[in-house]
Amino acid sequence: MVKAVVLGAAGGIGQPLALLLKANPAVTALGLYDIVNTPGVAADLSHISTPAKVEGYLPPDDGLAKTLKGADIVVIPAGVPRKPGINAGIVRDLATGIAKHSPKAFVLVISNPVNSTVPIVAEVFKKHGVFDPKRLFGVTTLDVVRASTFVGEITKSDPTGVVVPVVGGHSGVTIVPLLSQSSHPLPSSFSATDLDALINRIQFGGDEVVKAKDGAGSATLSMAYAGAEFASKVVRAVKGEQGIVAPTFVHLDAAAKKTLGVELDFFSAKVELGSRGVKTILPLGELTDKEKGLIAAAVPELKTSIEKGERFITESTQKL
Ligand SMILES: NC(=O)C1=CN([C@@H]2O[C@H](COP(=O)(O)OP(=O)(O)OC[C@H]3O[C@@H](n4cnc5c(N)ncnc54)[C@H](O)[C@@H]3O)[C@@H](O)[C@H]2O)C=CC1
Ligand SMILES: O=C([O-])CC(=O)C(=O)O
Repeated sequence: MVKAVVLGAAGGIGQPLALLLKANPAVTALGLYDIVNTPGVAADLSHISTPAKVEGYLPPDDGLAKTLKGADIVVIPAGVPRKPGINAGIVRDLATGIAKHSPKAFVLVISNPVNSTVPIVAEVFKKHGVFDPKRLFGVTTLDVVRASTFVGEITKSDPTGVVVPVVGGHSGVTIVPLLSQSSHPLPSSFSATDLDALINRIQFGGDEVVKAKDGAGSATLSMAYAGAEFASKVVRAVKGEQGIVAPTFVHLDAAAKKTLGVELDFFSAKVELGSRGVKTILPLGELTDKEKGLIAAAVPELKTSIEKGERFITESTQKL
């Protein structure tokens, strides 16, 4: 039995993500929460002939508590795209709800900026005494999905089989694709300029979509796919499947900092997932000088974003 919950379920990401979770036969219950439209989205999805029982709630009458009751996995795409500052409070309030109503759930944060919203969730959980770093994940899978797609195009391969680790964080230069570790090596004709262009395309893939949507938002469908992929990996690992590895933005303890060689509280690393969430944070592996330079460039921005998120909670006088 797996109950999955989507917070922000009526949004551009939330709706297709809820659809993909409803289509996942391992999901037996699906709870949907948003400040608008969730009863309609839930009614619509409930007609799909897969096992998950769907319920949708709005804020009145303890809707958040009802949605979260019994949740095993909570995915958060709530918020506003590309409006800095607003999502911090939204994520803080939803994290408070999770701390109170489903503190044992695996929590997957999609809401941007991931480099700050994940530390926000961690600080809220700490305040409530329920922080388990093994169960909190920032979803950076879209960067991995984009890297696979673009490398698939270049190497003329089916992108579903292309594996490219992407580490660091989820915004601009904090996104570090480890192309030297791609399952499908780049052709020998690929020049340094080509490599720079590919790295840039992966790091700023979000801008490509924002520009093409021309005022109608940011990536939603590819993000829903990526979010459902990562959620599915967590569910499979929790059910006992071994050897599932995915990059995700997680909390680093002293040992993990040493393994990765970064002095940061959070980092997107290759993580082996297990029945209790994070099983092992894997080393970065052999890096080219170029990749070492990309990591060095990512660290200061990551540090600032992480500290910003942490301070948003620790220096806030508001009662949670
Ligand atoms: N991690 C990643 O790779 C990516 C993250 N994102 C981020 O995901 C977030 C959502 O993006 P979209 O779905 O396109 O936005 P959207 O505006 O289409 O949907 C957001 C939904 O959140 C809901 N919401 C707002 N406040 C809420 C609250 N307090 N409680 C529950 N629901 C609430 C809204 O009503 C709306 O339905 C944004 O922050 C965006 O930047 C987007 C793409 C990729
Ligand atoms: O760029 C954005 O605003 C949304 C996002 O995180 C992405 O597409 O990777």
